[in-house]
Amino acid sequence: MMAAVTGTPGTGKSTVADILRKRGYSVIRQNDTIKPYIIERDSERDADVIDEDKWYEEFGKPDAVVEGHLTHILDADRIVILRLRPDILSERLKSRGYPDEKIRENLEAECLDTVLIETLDIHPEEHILEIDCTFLTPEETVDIIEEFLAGKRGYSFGNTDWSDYIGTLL
Ligand SMILES: Nc1ncnc2c1ncn2[C@@H]1O[C@H](COP(=O)(O)OP(=O)(O)O)[C@@H](O)[C@H]1O
Repeated sequence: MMAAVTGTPGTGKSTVADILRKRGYSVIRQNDTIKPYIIERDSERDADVIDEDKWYEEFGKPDAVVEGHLTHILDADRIVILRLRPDILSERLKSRGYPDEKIRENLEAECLDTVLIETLDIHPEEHILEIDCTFLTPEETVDIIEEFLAGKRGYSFGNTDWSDYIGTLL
């Protein structure tokens, strides 16, 4: 089975992926795979632009957990979306030293459920689990992911509403 762990940058994906690897899962990081597919550097957004179609085609369907903020576009059997309350996300992104515009863009994406909307456009609802990590430890998040991947927890999404935080972006 191929499972994607996605979410806005800063929500905790790579922390969770480290724990999954320690628990025996085969983990592939998006950032270790995209280099050959970088088309250009978007200096304004401080981000690489990749040829997503080619990346998707050549990625295939490994039996692994794939971690990264674009992994929901891959042909995964399960998609786990990590969510985080925008005020906490803001602090995490600031402490990473992201430029203000990049912080704003990521907070807007989190407030507007961008990753969930993109995921619903591609994948069946039954394959999607959204987790609000705001009050969870990384280990608790991983426990939930393991239950979902083992079929012991049903699909679930749409339970977060960060729309109140949109005003804080202006
Ligand atoms: N559940 C959590 N509680 C507190 N801090 C966390 C949690 N998950 C991640 N962090 C911290 O938040 C920061 C961003 O996490 P990271 O896993 O790098 O996010 P992502 O891979 O989604 O960009 C890191 O400093 C990490 O230690």
